[in-house]
Amino acid sequence: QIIDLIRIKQWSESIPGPSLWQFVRKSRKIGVLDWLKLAHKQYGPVFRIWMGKDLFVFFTDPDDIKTLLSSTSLLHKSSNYKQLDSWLGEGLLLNGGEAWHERRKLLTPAFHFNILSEFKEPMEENCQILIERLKEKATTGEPFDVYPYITLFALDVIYETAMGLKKHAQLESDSVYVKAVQEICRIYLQRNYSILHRNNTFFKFSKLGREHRACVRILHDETDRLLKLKRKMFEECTTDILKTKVNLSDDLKGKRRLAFLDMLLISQMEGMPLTDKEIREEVDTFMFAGHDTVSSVIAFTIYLLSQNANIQQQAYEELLDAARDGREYLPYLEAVIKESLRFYTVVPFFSRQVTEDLRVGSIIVPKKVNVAVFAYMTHRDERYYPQPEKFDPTRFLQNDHNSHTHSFVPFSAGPRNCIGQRFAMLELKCALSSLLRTFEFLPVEGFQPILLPAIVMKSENGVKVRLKLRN
Ligand code: HEM
Repeated sequence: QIIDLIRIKQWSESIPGPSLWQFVRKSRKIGVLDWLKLAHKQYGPVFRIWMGKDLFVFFTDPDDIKTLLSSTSLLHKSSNYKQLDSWLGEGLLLNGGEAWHERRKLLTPAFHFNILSEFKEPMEENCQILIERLKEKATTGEPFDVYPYITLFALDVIYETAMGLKKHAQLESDSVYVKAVQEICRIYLQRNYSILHRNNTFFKFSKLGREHRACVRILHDETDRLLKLKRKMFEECTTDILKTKVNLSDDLKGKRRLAFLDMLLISQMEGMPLTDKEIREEVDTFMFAGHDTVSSVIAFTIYLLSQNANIQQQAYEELLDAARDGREYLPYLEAVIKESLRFYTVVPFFSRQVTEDLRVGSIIVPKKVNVAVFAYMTHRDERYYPQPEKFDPTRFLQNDHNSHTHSFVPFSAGPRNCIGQRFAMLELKCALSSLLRTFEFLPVEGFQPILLPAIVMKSENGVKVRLKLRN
């Protein structure tokens, strides 16, 4: 291990980057995202950061991103993901190698194109609840933070579609679950940039460590409760199915929608060696990955539309035209969503651990180094996005626009891309079109989100808008 460390330390000197102390001091002062942006400006498209004993090399050039994300040998997540272990265990997001591959194969049919449209109804139903809750805000027209409303909506959607149960978090006054997820993300961010807290023993006995354990307990208790309930319902119902000798696997092939949890329970009943713990890890992973990301995108898109009245109007008019012509295809709204995913890349960076020496461009990255895709900056590459700080959905409408296969990677790409990408796009279109049809989003004077890359990008000061009910 020491020899590896010395070897990596020597190699790291060939890559530009700050010292650990410079990084910690400056990122504390200006925030991690701004610091990374500055580092990109100062050191160029490839730069390195030491986080404790772990070396991270950040890449932003689409050619390099293509090499990294297409690689079939780069399937293990980087060391910093380990901090999520006690919560998400060996679920799909954190798992690596052959175990990951088996799970991915098992879970992919749950997001098959053919059954996606079946998710629309629960998405629309939950959106109606959201609209009713927001109408209250529209009557006063006062500025408010829209994010908490959206996140409960997204939680209800993932509960119902992935778990096959209704949660109605939107109708509860306060969701303990959502709060615990947000706390864990905050702790993760704080821990990642604190030399002391990166040490497991120190973290374990620190206040932050205790807070972390309390959050994990809340989240695991909720999943256990849900699993117990689901298993009971499921056993009652599958005994009937089994009696009629229907082949359960047929259902998996898309004859009717099965919540993803149903698939896991069926696999277990049909002899797939998934333990209860493994099922819980997948449930936790999907609950987190499926609601936290979508919440941020919807909230940021509402904010961006509130700031860009012309774009909002155009998206609204497209909805009216589509309703008149009875068509579902909404190219402008889709472009708005893509531009929002570019502008506020909600997973701003994600990383892997190199397990065998890897050539990326002219660099050979040695094994045990962590490589990070800094998608937020790739999405600001002026060669592909002129005036990158301008919110301009037409970029995604022009067929001739100067693009690169890997200049737009909000969902990652390649074998470890986002399994829920199509599901997310459906939910985004469904929610944003319903909200746009009902409300006009108005700006709040002087408000600007302060970006916080807490695994998923959030806004430290909320996402403030005003609403006006449309006629
Ligand atoms: C706009 C919303 C979303 C965005 C921007 C997004 C983005 C991403 C990104 C960038 C990754 C790769 C992370 C990494 O390599 O560390 C990822 C992975 C993943 N996402 Fe999403 N995601 C979204 C929605 C969803 C939804 C709705 C679900 C589930 C229903 C989901 C489930 C997952 C899972 C399970 C993985 C791990 C896949 C694997 O490693 O095989 N995501 N997502």
